[in-house]
Amino acid sequence: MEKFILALDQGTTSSRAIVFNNDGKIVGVAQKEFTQIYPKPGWVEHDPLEIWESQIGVAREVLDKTGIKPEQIAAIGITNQRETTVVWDKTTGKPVYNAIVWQCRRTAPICDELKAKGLADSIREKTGLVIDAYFSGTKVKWILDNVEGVRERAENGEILFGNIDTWLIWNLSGGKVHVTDYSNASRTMLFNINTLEWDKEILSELNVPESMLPKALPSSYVYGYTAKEVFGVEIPIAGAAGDQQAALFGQACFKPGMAKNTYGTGCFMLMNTGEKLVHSNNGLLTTIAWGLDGKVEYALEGSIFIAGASVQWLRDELKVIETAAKSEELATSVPDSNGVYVVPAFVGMGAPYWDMYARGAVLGLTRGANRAHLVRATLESIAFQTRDVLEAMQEDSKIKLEELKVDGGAVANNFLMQFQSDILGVNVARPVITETTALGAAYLAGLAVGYWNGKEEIAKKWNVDVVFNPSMDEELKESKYAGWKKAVSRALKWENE
Ligand SMILES: Nc1ncnc2c1ncn2[C@@H]1O[C@H](COP(=O)(O)OP(=O)(O)O)[C@@H](O)[C@H]1O
Ligand SMILES: O=P(O)(O)OC[C@H](O)CO
Repeated sequence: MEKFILALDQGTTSSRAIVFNNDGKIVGVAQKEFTQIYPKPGWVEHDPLEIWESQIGVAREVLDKTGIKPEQIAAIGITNQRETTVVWDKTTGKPVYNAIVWQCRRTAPICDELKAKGLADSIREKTGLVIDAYFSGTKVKWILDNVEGVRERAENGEILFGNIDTWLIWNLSGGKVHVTDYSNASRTMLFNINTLEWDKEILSELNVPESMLPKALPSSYVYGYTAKEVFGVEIPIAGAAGDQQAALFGQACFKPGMAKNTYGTGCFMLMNTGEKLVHSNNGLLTTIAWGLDGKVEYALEGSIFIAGASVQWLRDELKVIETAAKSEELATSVPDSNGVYVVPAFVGMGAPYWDMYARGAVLGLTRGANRAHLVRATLESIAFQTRDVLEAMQEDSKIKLEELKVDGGAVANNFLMQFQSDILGVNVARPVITETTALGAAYLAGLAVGYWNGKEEIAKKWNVDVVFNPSMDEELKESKYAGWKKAVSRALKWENE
């Protein structure tokens, strides 16, 4: 009986289930978008039950579609939008509030207080992170402080916290297993990435009871089994990693200095730094890449909050394109952006600026500017933001990148990929399988149950599709980038001015 690995990829905008075979090839995919909830400007929520239902729905759908029986699934690997925070009742399994999404800015004032107390250095030292509303810690505090009765019940041990990996594993196991993996734990701002323990001082500062927290474990590990009622059989849940770390694994970036950039809702560049924990001097994060083979490895990360989401904004809010794919056609219908710059700081700006109060801006408009220029400038903004983080990464790591591996939904856009290569002056390599997030989760799960033997076997499965080579004139490249820097300076600190 042929066996497969089922990867569950719970992203910011959709839940996906992908079945992989032993060659690391896709056998089937099912996907479902779910509701984005914006209760106030700058606030973003998801319904945790909708997340679970959409995720289990696509898992069952992909098995139906492919005719693969649950008995043929050797293991399940989980990968997820990171930082998004769910708090639920231990007995009923019911969330006490909507999930507060990584993009949500509501806890900016709590972060300001932590900064005012002078905690930035110690938090960076312990967690590898900058103080920002992005991470889970202040989101948990917000729920405890604002949802009636929850703090008291949490103190009585009746309430659990988890990121989406934890929430899915809890539900898959029928409410038996409350765990997370090191890569997800490293995004909470509650976890000490040096000692691999929840940090008592930060917990006490944020007044978060330790009993709410999941047990942190390696990323390739049999956490438990699916409850009988989920698929009819017990399947090992054997891998979990935050989606960006999973993509680094799926791209086989196993050696220090290897980097990938994932273009989804946001854009996240990660560079493997091996067993060495590198602290950034240039606005990047230090994060756990994965726990595997009895050790953890680290990565430097440049987190860009809005990338593909800006294309969705063009489609859904401005309605200047019908589909995301149409953005390429429109962008290439004009020779350049006609001096227009879009700064998509819709939820503040992440690396390397870390400004929770920046807001979106369109600059350089003249009478001749049309929607094609606006669309082109929006795509270009994704590439400019990537240059911002690549420069910081090269500075921190002292490594000059020769090639950037790319993946995620927006890499289908050839204009964007060519412009990216041009503006970086670096080769951009798009692999055959761009679903590297799910693939990474599948590999981590497969390794835990002996479906694959090790990283060497996996590295051989990586195949390139296209390499985009830089071809833009140096002077033009630098003048375009200088325009971007100027545009960003106008968008920063907008909200509190
Ligand atoms: N051809 C395209 N050009 C530009 N952006 C695209 C294209 N196709 C998809 N996208 C963008 O990619 C994102 C979806 O990528 P995906 O990796 O599925 O994201 P996520 O995991 O964050 O939900 C969307 O934001 C969408 O706007
Ligand atoms: O859902 P994605 O793929 O945009 O990823 C979201 C990140 O994990 C947020 O840190």
